[in-house]
Amino acid sequence: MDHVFIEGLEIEALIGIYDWERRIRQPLVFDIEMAFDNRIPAASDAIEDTLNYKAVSKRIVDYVTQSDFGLVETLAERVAAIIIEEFGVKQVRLKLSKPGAVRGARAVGVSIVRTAG
Ligand SMILES: Nc1nc2c(c(=O)[nH]1)N=C([C@H](O)[C@@H](O)CO)CN2
Repeated sequence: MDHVFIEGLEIEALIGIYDWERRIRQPLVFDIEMAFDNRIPAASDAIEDTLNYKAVSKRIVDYVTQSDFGLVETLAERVAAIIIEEFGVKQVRLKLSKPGAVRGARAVGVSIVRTAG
């Protein structure tokens, strides 16, 4: 299976369960892998036939910038649902990292795989 990926997409968001986290914005990093048959755009050389990673990235940036959740689990689930429902992706693998959230760790977060129902 082919994929289109977005790696290291950094977005500032209001996220976290503690009081101090409700008053600041924190950087989040998304690594996303989306199942897609790339043979069709490869044959046509037409951007319209692609799963356009620029369009997906913009939608995610817009959504995450305006989001407000406590848990990274909730945000990861919502972003995966947007990719599946709005871009017709059959399967998405999404890693959401919260760098600097735990002292001594480069990053913490969640990784999920979701398939279209
Ligand atoms: N599994 C999770 N654990 C924790 C989360 C989370 O979203 N999912 N969040 C926090 C705090 O917000 C933390 O990031 C602050 O340092 C703690 N554990």
